[in-house]
Amino acid sequence: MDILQQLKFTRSALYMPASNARALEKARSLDADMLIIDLEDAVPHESKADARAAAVQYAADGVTGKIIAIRANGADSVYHADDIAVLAQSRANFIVVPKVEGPDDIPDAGKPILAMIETPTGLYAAREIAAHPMVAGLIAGTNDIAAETGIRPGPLREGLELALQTIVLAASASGKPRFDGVCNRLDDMSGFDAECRQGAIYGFTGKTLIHPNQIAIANQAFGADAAAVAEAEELIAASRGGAQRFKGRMIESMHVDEAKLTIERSRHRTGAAPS
Ligand SMILES: CC(C)(COP(=O)(O)OP(=O)(O)OC[C@H]1O[C@@H](n2cnc3c(N)ncnc32)[C@H](O)[C@@H]1OP(=O)(O)O)[C@@H](O)C(=O)NCCC(=O)NCCSC(=O)C[C@H](O)C(=O)O
Ligand SMILES: [Mg+2]
Repeated sequence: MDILQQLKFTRSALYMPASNARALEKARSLDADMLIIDLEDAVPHESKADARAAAVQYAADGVTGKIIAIRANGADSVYHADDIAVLAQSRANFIVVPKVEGPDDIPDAGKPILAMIETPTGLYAAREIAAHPMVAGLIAGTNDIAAETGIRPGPLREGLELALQTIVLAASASGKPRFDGVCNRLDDMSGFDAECRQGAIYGFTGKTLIHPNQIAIANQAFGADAAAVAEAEELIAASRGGAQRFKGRMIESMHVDEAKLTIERSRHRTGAAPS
């Protein structure tokens, strides 16, 4: 399956520091659809060069059944230009570019880009960023959005709603996938579950993660379970075209399209090969 098609059905995207060899090894056997090997915030300055080499080697080795993305350092850092030059030649499926503030920040790397929206300027430009032909999708950087704006998110991210919905609208205006930000609370699994469901309700197509214990919950929230598939099949079978009643609600053609997407999503399993 085409890599952009796979991205469309990616439910879980697990970050890990490129400097953490144990995490990289462990990730091979985890059920995350996409691995994001981080060169930016999770890697200390003294490890940047080694981390970049480790990430490139990891992408070259490949991981069966997973998309591999590598997050470069931002355009405001001394590492950015070298990161992009090296990652452009790597076998990573995607380059993740942090703190994108406009279409001009999208590097010409000959590889699809996942653009992170994590500043107020980036939020205002999100639609133009998403429309850039090399941008394959958007990722919310909720920690940086909070830090840059002074928003103090509540337990269900009260205060971040406008930012999150701006990212969803911008990406969906270009028909591209959008990934929700990370949840820092490592041990609050019911809170994490609620946050995943909130992200799915808002229209995110998947979620970025920081720990293996978040994968199964994200896969469930952004995937299609057996009940959803059964309902979708029932709806398609019942559809006669035009408006009609179905199980106490109105359905029209867009609901049939949604039902088909649910079935497609349930059938999808990633199987990315290095590019
Ligand atoms: C957050 C952590 C530092 C927690 O680490 P730790 O307490 O050491 O984890 P555990 O002991 O619970 O780990 C248990 C086992 O799982 C493996 N592990 C942990 N995390 C990962 C991972 N991300 N990927 C793969 N494997 C992982 C451990 O190795 C243990 O395995 P074993 O040895 O078999 O017992 C840590 O989880 C971590 O570093 N997470 C990722 C941090 C990261 O990448 N951050 C950058 C991206 S987030 C971001 O930047 C947000 C965005 O930009 C924004 O603005 O919002
Ligand atoms: Mg960030």
